[in-house]
Amino acid sequence: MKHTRLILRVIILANLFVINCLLIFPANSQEAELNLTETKVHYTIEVVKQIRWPDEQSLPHFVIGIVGHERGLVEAFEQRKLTRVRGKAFQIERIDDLSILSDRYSIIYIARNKRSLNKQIFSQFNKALIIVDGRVGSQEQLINLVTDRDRVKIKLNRENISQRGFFISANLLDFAGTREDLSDELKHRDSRLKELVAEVGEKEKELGVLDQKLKESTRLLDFEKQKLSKNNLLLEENQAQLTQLEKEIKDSVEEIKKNEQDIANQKKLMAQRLQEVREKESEVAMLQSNIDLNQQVLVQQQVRITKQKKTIESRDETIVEQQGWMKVILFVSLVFFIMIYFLLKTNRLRRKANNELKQLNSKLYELATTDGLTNLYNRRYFFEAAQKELLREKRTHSHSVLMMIDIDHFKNVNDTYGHPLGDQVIRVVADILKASMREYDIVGRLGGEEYAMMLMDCDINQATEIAVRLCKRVSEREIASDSISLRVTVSIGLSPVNIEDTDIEQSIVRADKALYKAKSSGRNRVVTFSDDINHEPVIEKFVYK
Ligand SMILES: Nc1nc2c(ncn2[C@@H]2O[C@H](COP(=O)(O)OP(=O)(O)OP(=O)(O)O)[C@@H](O)[C@H]2O)c(=O)[nH]1
Repeated sequence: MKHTRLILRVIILANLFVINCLLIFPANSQEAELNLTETKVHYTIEVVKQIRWPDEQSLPHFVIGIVGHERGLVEAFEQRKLTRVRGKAFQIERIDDLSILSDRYSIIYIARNKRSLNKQIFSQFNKALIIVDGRVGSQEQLINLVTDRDRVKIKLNRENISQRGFFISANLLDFAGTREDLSDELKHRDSRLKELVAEVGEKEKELGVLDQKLKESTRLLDFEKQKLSKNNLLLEENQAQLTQLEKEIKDSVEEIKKNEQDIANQKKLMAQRLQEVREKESEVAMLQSNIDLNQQVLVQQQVRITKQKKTIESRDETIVEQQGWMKVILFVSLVFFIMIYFLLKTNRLRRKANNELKQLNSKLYELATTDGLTNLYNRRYFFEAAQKELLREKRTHSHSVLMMIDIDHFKNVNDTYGHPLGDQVIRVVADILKASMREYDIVGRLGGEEYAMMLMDCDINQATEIAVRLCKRVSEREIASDSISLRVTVSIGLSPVNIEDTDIEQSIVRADKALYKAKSSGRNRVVTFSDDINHEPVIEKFVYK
């Protein structure tokens, strides 16, 4: 039972963790209740929650300036006015005249119909977080809300945001990239977990009932045992009395026999005396008294015999009573064996329930750590495993390299050939990564078409060779389905893991910068992050065009 309670607690904690994740990223069901304009405003507030201003301490509140018109936009912002982010409220202002723009705006929201003003506002105000409804050129891009089939997606330019001194939390990177897909998967896992918790609850109830029955059986068994031992004592006492009585009866029978013999002798003597009566009248009186005496003795003997007969009858009754007790003992023994049988059956059921619990537990662990599409580690478990490796390297002073891999122009694959083939491409690239890794390397799918790998006991030169080989293998691999055949390429960013870092995320951010460079300098290539004075990634290798 103790084990069962422990396992239940672990399951409930895991469930609470999943629910927490859903709270950090507001659920799609909430979005579904909002109209498109309210959804954009909702995401704007969510973005503010995930970004920190360099001088945020000195801001009394967040001032949002709205440029341009859209029906219901200002009202939707006004409804969120009371929301507080890190203790600060929002002040909403409409900007009709661009010449009055000033530094006091923390956020400038450009509506879709004024998106053309983005370039001017971007260069004029370098301290504000500019959020634009619709796509803009990447040079002047900070954050865009892109509407795609009635859904709003967040696109961001990390480089430009960082240059303005903003700090972006990792949650926003999730939120901006593959939020919808992760959310669907989390929902699916949440409902599976709820089912598992309900099943475990059922099993525990069954166990509780069986435990109660077992306690009841044990109590009955103890009670019957006490009764049995009392009966045994009684039986032993009766047996001793019976033996004593048998002995007495035997003695009495022998005495009766002896007395019968005496009577016979007396009768014989009487006959002789009667014979002599006539001849010896003087002796009659004496003989008569002898006869009286003998008759008295005879009466006494008869009384004694009657008494002994009664005693024998009472002994017979005792024997009948003892036979009744023997039947009771037999019945109690039968009940005892039935209880033993149910005890063994209950134990067997308890063992079966324990085994089922173990299987559920291992399934739960697999669901929590693995990405369903590729069977690689999922994002959360990869971060956890990589953080552990960083701590190990701090102790052993070994070296490792972080690799970020992203499929090039993957959106085109989805748009041209459809999502099922897109999924197949994600699986094929994952298989190539798995085949290329060593036993002790870690590889995970961070989301969408992005993967990460941690190469253990490896320097940056060896890692670059591995990365170039990966690019080559992916670009040479033909992916075929029905009549379609295509090839894809990947871009790779590398960064050595710095054991001075406190969090593995710092190395991941550097590798991500190098990946961004690989993308912006043409894709299908490897870029390593080198720690030069400008903290800029340096292009080390190019591969196939
Ligand atoms: N088929 C499929 N598509 C996904 C999955 N996760 C994300 N996507 C899609 O992947 C695409 C990613 O596109 P972008 O982020 O614009 O990047 P890209 O087209 O690869 O362009 P670059 O990375 O800049 O080369 C989006 O269209 C997502 O809908 C998935 O699990 N399966």
